[in-house]
Amino acid sequence: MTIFLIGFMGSGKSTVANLLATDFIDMDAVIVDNIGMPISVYFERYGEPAFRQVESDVLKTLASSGQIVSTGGGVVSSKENRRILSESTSQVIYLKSNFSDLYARIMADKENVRPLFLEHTKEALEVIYESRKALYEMVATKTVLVTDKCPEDIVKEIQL
Ligand SMILES: Nc1ncnc2c1ncn2[C@@H]1O[C@H](COP(=O)(O)OP(=O)(O)O)[C@@H](O)[C@H]1O
Ligand SMILES: O=C(O)C1=C[C@@H](OP(=O)(O)O)[C@@H](O)[C@H](O)C1
Ligand SMILES: [Mg+2]
Repeated sequence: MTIFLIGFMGSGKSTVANLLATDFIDMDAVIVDNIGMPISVYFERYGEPAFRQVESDVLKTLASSGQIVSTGGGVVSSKENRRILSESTSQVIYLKSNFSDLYARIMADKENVRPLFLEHTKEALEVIYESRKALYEMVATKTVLVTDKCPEDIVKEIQL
């Protein structure tokens, strides 16, 4: 069975997926392989809609992978992607947190500078967070609150 991890940027999807299975698939890494450049460069050159198209194409190839898949935070933005996540027999695990904790992590993460962080003020990013919250809930088969929890404890909760 495919297990998708969903949630806003900084919620720990990539970190937790890596602990769940070393052969996990990170959608962003697959996208980077396909586009041949960092996501931030692709955003700058071709814009967000082009990125979303690539993201959807990659999601389609992964629905029946049977792997642990960490998605990008924006995967739920499109109705088509939400349909793929909801209709597949996959488990969809939502790593949920509050905006201020997520923002602090995104800001501190110098190894992965997210284009949406560069393009938006904190207030504008919070608007995006608010608009996506209900979408994560909509497709999730399980929600794990990640606030104040270390990755290992989150893994334990997922495996319960
Ligand atoms: N449970 C956690 N507690 C503290 N820091 C975390 C936790 N999970 C992830 N992080 C840190 O937060 C940042 C974003 O994590 P990442 O796994 O890339 O999130 P995502 O893939 O959801 O954007 C990284 O610097 C990571 O080390
Ligand atoms: O929330 C988003 O729209 C994005 C989240 C990123 O992934 P993470 O959620 O793993 O940071 C990455 O896909 C891209 O920068 C866009
Ligand atoms: Mg990630």
